[in-house]
Amino acid sequence: MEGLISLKSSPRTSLSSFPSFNQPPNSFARRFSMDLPLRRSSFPAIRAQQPGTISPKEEDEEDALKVKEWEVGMFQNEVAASQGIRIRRRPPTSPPLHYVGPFEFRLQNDGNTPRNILEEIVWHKDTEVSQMKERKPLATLKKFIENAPLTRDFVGALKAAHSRTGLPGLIAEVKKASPSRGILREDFDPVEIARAYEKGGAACLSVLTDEKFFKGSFENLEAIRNAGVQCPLLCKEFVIDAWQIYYARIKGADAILLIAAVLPDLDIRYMVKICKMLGLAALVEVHDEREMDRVLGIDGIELIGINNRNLETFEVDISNKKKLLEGEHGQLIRQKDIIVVGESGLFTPDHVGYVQEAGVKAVLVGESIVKQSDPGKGITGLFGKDISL
Ligand SMILES: O=C(O)c1ccccc1NCC(=O)[C@H](O)[C@H](O)COP(=O)(O)O
Repeated sequence: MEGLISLKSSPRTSLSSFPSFNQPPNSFARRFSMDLPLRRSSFPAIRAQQPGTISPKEEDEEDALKVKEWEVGMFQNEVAASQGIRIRRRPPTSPPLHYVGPFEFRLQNDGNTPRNILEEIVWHKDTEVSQMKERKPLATLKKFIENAPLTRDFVGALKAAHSRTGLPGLIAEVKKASPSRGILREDFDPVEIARAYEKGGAACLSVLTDEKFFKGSFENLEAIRNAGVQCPLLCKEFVIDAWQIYYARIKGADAILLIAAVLPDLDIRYMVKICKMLGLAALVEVHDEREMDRVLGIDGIELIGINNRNLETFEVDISNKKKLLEGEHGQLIRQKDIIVVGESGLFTPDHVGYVQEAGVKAVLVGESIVKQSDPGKGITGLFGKDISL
């Protein structure tokens, strides 16, 4: 159905700034599979932290098959859909314009309008990242990374917290707002909140960097890192392009989120390799069994987040974890020594107990602790005891 929306015309962006639409999608994989050894050797400091973790030869055959799929003419959305990914990438052009007298309308239809909030976020991110890449090309980022300080051990911090307390290691989220809840905290001082979380016993912190939908920023991430906070930091972004991983690294991240509902398998596989190369941990997030299957088929994954929030409808169901950790999935996770992170909608010690029982070794929590006047004390409330000791 066509509809008329906004009178404003958005600035035209050239097609060349949408690589995913005017390049064969396999170019991402090819570019990175060819680049990996070079990049690795150009960051000796980082390599020292994560030795011998990348082997571009691994799974070559399977990759070749996937690349073949692209070559026979499948486009990005089609390949994504074949993997059960419902989130489409932004179409290359804005809705067409229609003129009525002096007014300018955009003609909306299903193909050029996001179907849900996650798709809207991803489409907006596409424009945002294109613009940021023009201002700060990858080559410039790489120069900064050569002199960047080493990253902190995100996975190690979670494991240490779990063995110290016997409870899931906490990734405490610095979150000002969200599309589902609006503003969570008016007096939002990211550094103060990060310090309170650290004091309250958080193992790691998650910092939202999306501005439009979560009122976060990369400045917040950088400020927390520069304020002397010791906890490893997760950059909570909607990654659609490897450029964002480099950018996060420069801004002080130790880990980054990759969302399986958004990224096809091949992208996840190469992004995980890029993370390793840059010394970052990758938290790969899933919502359902299909995504869990896909992610468990990718080598080198150390952290899987199970999000209880359906990012298309906002519904939260904490029993989601239990379902995804039963049977073969659970077995594979244990075999591969993967840490499972329970994400979203955790408010009480009972919730934490329930997800721990299901098999998670870490939890990612925002709303319930960030809203407390003292977010550190919020942690004590969440676990039912002081975990800082
Ligand atoms: O939080 C949202 O409303 C949201 C909407 C769309 C995409 C992602 C969203 N949240 C990201 C998260 O994963 C949460 O911030 C994180 O798990 C913490 O959740 P909570 O403890 O419920 O704040």
